[in-house]
Formats: sequence, structure tokens, C-alpha cells
Amino acid sequence: MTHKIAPSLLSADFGNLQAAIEMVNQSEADWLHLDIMDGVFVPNISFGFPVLKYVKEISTKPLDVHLMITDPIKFIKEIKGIGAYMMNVHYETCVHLHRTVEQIRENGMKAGVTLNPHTPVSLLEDIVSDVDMVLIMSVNPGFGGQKFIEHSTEKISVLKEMILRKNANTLIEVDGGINLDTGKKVLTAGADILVAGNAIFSTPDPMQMIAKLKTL
Ligand SMILES: O=C(CO)[C@H](O)[C@H](O)COP(=O)(O)O
Ligand SMILES: [Fe+2]
Repeated sequence: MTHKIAPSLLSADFGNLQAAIEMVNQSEADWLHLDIMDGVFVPNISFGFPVLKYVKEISTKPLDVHLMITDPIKFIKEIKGIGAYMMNVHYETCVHLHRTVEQIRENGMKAGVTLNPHTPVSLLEDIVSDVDMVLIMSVNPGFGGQKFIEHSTEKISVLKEMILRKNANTLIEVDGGINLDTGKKVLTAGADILVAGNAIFSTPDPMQMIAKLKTL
């Protein structure tokens, strides 16, 4: 399977979201990544449901929603309501992670579990086969444009080994500081999906950058 690219809208020009979404529609991107922050779990606030609803009206790509919020189980219905394809919750925010994953799937969405840089992959032993995707954060969540944490590649290798050992179909997504250089490293380590914000939206030709990331 060739890898997927999920541009993160967080680094787009919020003054012209329509143009950014239409650019992604016309590009080789596979998914559109949406970062929801609550100012509690992470020290930043991004955008919420009214914006997501607007994005869904324009986007032709499956929506990959990354929830950086406490108690994400409370918002499963809302995320379903905006037509999300993938709902990613942080391991660190879910007391009842298995129940959360079950409810996401019962609501017809794919379930992703996200790990902060300090959270070991070994904690996923008993749930990795029950989730559709694991999202490895390669920066501390909350902001775009941060530097890739090199240790992330080791975590991806450990996770890949776990998935193969369990004969699971779980995908690996990587988010934070991804560019042409770090993207190559994480793909070699076993990643299936690359999220990129700054690397795409800070270049003069974002569509060409998406194409380059796609051919890594
Ligand atoms: O989850 C995120 C931040 O918490 C973003 O998806 C991520 O940071 C993407 O931005 P960049 O590619 O610029 O690092
Ligand atoms: Fe993200």
C-alpha cells in the first residue's frame, strides 16, 4: 500500500479557508487533517464545530479529526454529525479508552488512538488490534511548525513490530514536524500516513509539496 498524505489545516490562512480547502481538494492529498484544541489538554485553542461543519461542506477528502481535548467521549455524536471519517482521541485523555473506541466505531467512524511523545507504545499492547489507526505525535501537541522529535522513528518501529506480531491491520499515522526529510525517515520506520501542516502551507506551491510528499 502506498502511503497517504493528510495536510493539516492548522497551518492554512484562516482568512481564506475556502481557498485552502479547495487547494487540498484538487491536490493528491488523501485526507484532510483537522486539529481541535480545548486550551486545557493543550495550551492552545484552534477551532470548533461551526468551522468543522463549514469545512465538511467544501472538502471532498475524508476528514481525519485529531481531538486534543479532555473527555473526547462526550463529543462522539458531534464529530459523527460533521461527517468525520476518522476520529483520533489521545490516550492521555481517555480513562475508558476501550469504551471510547467502541463507541466511535458503533457510530460508523474509524477510531484512532494518539500518543504524546512521552507516552510509550507498549501501553497499546491490549488495544492495538481493536483500533483502526495509531497516531504518533512527533511534536508536543498544541502548535504547528515545531521541530520533529527524532525519537519518534524508534517509536514507529516498535509499534510496527507490535502490529505485525499481532497480525493486526492497524495503520500508523505520524503528526508533527513532517517535511520531505523527516517524512522519508518515518516512512522507512513503518508509517502509513503523513500529516503535514507547516511544510505544505508555508511553501509558495502547496499543491506541489503535497505531490512531493506523496512520491517519497
Ligand atoms: O496536531 C498538530 C499540532 O498539535 C498538527 O497536526 C501538527 O502540528 C501539524 O503541523 P506541522 O506539520 O506544522 O508540525
Ligand atoms: Fe494533528
